[in-house]
Amino acid sequence: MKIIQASHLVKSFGAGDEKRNVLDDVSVEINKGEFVTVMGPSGSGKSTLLFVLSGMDGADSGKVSFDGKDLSSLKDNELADLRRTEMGFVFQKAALLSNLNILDNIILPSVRGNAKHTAKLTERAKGLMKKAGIEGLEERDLTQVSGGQLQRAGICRALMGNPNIIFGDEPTGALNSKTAAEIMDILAEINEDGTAILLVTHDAIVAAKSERILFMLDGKIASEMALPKFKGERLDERVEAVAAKMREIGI
Ligand SMILES: Nc1ncnc2c1ncn2[C@@H]1O[C@H](COP(=O)(O)OP(=O)(O)OP(=O)(O)O)[C@@H](O)[C@H]1O
Repeated sequence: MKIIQASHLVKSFGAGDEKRNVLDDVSVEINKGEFVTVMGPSGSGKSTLLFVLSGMDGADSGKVSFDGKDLSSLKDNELADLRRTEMGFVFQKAALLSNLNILDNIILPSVRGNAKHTAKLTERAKGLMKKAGIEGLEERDLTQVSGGQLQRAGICRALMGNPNIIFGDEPTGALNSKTAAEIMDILAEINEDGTAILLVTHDAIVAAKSERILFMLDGKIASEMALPKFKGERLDERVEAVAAKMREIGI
């Protein structure tokens, strides 16, 4: 069962001599509940792929099906609904609003058009905060919490709609290694509960915790690597295997 089926995606930026394909005939499938990471050098098209697969940006050609729905056939409001109800997004910086406290930041995207359910949403947000290890920080301003706590809040916000997939662009990129590992543990738990995860990362340790790594080079998926589901053991060996693969393909 696939959550994403994308075929022959092409996307270019620039014009004339400057024009280049940032996605150059990329086809990729993500299974329901799968944990996939995307690696590759800076500028190889990783973020662009994430944006196109999540419908945040369109491709010049090619097709993306999300749970069987062709994204290009959806109207803007249908696409927005799909993103709100089926997808969660986590970025390097949590991009929370500085004039709201942590709790309000988490529930805000869900409250829109749904104001009469605020009490229920607050309850859900508090449950997620507990799971993410930030209970008690509801009333704090953004300046009163750490970077790791902000990222946990960002994950809670992404989970509010109970998505079937989480897209992450370097969600641990701005964190120290201990906090990054804690955030990865939370994402692994979410994945255990059946949510697919697609993460862009430069970090071999992050990639080593996934089930499949897509290596991008110059707008193409140059190689893939499958790994057994990570159960918390042999991480060093997995990281070394990822590093060896990266050396082999010249990343
Ligand atoms: N909106 C845009 N307009 C013009 N060029 C763009 C745009 N977005 C991305 N690009 C270019 O497309 C290429 C791929 O960008 P992308 O962000 O997908 O790469 P990436 O692999 O995620 O890189 P990084 O690891 O540095 O984040 C880059 O050369 C970038 O400059």
